[in-house]
Amino acid sequence: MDTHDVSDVPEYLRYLQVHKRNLKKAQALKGRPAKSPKSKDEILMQFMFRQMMNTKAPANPMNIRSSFLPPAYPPCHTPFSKLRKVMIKNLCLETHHRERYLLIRTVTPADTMTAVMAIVEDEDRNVLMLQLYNQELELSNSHSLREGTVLVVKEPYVKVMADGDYGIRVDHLSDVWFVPDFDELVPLSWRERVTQIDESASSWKVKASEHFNQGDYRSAILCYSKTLDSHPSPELVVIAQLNRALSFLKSYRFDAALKDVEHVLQVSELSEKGLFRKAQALYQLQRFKESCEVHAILAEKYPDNTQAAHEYSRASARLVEQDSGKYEFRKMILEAKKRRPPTLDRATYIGPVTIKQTQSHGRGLFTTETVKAGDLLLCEKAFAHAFHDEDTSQDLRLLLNVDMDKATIGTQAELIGLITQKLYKNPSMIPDFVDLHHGTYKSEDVLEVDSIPIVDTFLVERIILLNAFGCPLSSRESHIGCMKRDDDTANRQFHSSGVWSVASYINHSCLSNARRSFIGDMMIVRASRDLPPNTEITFWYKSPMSRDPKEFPVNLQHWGFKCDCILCQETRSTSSSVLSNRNRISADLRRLFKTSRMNLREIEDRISNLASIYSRPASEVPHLTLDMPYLSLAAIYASSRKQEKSVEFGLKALESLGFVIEGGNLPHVSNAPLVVKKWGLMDVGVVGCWMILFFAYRELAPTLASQAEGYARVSYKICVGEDETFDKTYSSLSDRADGFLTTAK
Ligand SMILES: C[S@@+](CC[C@H](N)C(=O)[O-])C[C@H]1O[C@@H](n2cnc3c(N)ncnc32)[C@H](O)[C@@H]1O
Repeated sequence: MDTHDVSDVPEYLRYLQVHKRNLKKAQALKGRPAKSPKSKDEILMQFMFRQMMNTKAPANPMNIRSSFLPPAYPPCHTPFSKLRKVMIKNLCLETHHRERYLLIRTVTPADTMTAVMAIVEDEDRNVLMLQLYNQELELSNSHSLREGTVLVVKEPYVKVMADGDYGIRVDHLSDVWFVPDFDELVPLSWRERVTQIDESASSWKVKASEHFNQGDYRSAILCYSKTLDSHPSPELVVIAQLNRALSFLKSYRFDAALKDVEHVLQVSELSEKGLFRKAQALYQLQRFKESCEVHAILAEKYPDNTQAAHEYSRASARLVEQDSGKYEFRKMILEAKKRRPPTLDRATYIGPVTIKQTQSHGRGLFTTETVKAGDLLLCEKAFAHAFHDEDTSQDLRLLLNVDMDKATIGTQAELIGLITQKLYKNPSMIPDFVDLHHGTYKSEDVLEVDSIPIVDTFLVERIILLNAFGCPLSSRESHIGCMKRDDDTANRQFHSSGVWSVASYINHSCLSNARRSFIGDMMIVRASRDLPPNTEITFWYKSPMSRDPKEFPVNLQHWGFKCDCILCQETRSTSSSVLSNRNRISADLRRLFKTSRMNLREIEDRISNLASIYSRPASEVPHLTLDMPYLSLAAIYASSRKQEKSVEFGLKALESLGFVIEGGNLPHVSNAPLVVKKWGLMDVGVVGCWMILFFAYRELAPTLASQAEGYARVSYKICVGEDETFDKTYSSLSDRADGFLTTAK
């Protein structure tokens, strides 16, 4: 949804085809020995040279870094005790060596490109390239993949890489295990220390603290675990668990941190550190109510703990947001502008909605009570958000998926890494995440093996493909951009992307009744119409509002369905001659609006001609070719101060979008108010349209002016998520007919 899909762009399509051909050629080598024709020295030298030159991935049409997803394969589900060791010399190309494991160690430093790569050797000293995908964050610090790191790769898969060399490719996080120096699996000849180390619990604790102080939390956790396994005193158990909990918190493993502090609190109910770390873990798991409950105990028992008091107020603020949906939106916009990435410390609010089964398109989101246009349905924090800063020269990534014939530019590859890591580190989140729609992809229902969580990278990828949203830094910023450039907002494609789990249950309809907007990593969903209880909420996966008639009905093949809303039905049942007549007049109108000496008479004639081709009223089936021409006319008449005409065409623009409005026509004889009886499709131009009406009514029917402005505010709120910034974006002081402030930023 609004991601930059380039699967149909010829140059990328060709690139995808080249990859598929390479894959086919590589698969023809399946089963051949994975022994490289190059000597060990050559492989090492080539790797070091490449690292020195920092060579990028093969060039593609736009010189964007490309990542390539191989055909999906499952992670290893076999317990380690049942795997048998295999040596490099026995590996075969393009083969998943099921029920085998490889014991290797790195003999070069790591190089990070689209994967973390290093040359590895086995005990026979044979070498191969190793490529670890989705591990970047984990391995980006200097502690993790230094030379000499010992690893186990479960069920290794050797592939022929793009340059013809061979490499072990690991896509699933649980398929690689970083073996600590002290583990008995490490051959003696590979051990760093030959001297016997002191195996007492206290010496392990000393080692753990050293690692912790160096920021090497992975090693610290291993040594605290050794402390706990080495018959520690009861006091040392508590210390090791508290410290390990802190190391878990520092490495984003909140489930494990919580487990440790809960053990501590069983022994020492009022441990200050135990309570504090528990409150922190709960906060990070977004369990704000429980976090506040723990903070309340801390505040009572340790009133001098200022850090805890600060964290208590933070957790309380989240709880208010979570329960009430009250947010400081203006502050959030400022924060999103400043922070990189624009990750906001805010809670998710789930409004009057619930997930239910629909009759024909899986699960959907439904209202639980009556809501009004503009009401907040959701304000959701992203499960994961990958930001691309358009203002910097940060690399863009092209993700090629040969299974699905898909090519996307943006941050989807990064999103796969972020999500697999988050789930791997916090397995309590796996069940809800993997329940998201994943089409026909089948994965095994195994949550953990050897107490290690199993996350199927390809399942995550498929969920991202069908549920991720492309997003701007903020919808207000994108709204301003569209208004300034007079863009076609229908073709929005963003390079930043994210997954919002509850919003993922919202199905598509061209005749949608809700709209999403973004501030940083928060998605805001508001009703765009008045809705009775038990109504299915829908928004656009792709907007039907394109100015290009060929773009309608919208192509939703990516998600595997055709929309059957009344708009799409009407288009399908209309004869091709009528459709081409509509398109021809629309094209004429676009041309007429562009001429320097516009003939408004002629334009009006063409518009009525176009309107007459529709057989059903716009209140039933919106007339999507008419809103822009009407709106343009309204703005032109407003600029030449022909206010009656601007009201006439402003109202027609709204009516063509399906609005039913009472009390707006001129002359305004009665005292009847301006009422929207039925809301229509909410496009960006609707805000300006209401402002045109506001200006005109101010002169001709003053009692209606504030009502029109009120509708402009609600429309703005639906489009950008909030109305706190309305007055900084639209104003009666603007020199534009639609009140938009060209100085807005
Ligand atoms: C993001 S998910 C939406 C939630 C999904 N219905 C579920 O059960 O989890 C997208 C998928 O929902 C289905 N879907 C969404 N809108 C639809 C529509 N208007 N008609 C039919 N299927 C639709 C398609 O299968 C699509 O790939």
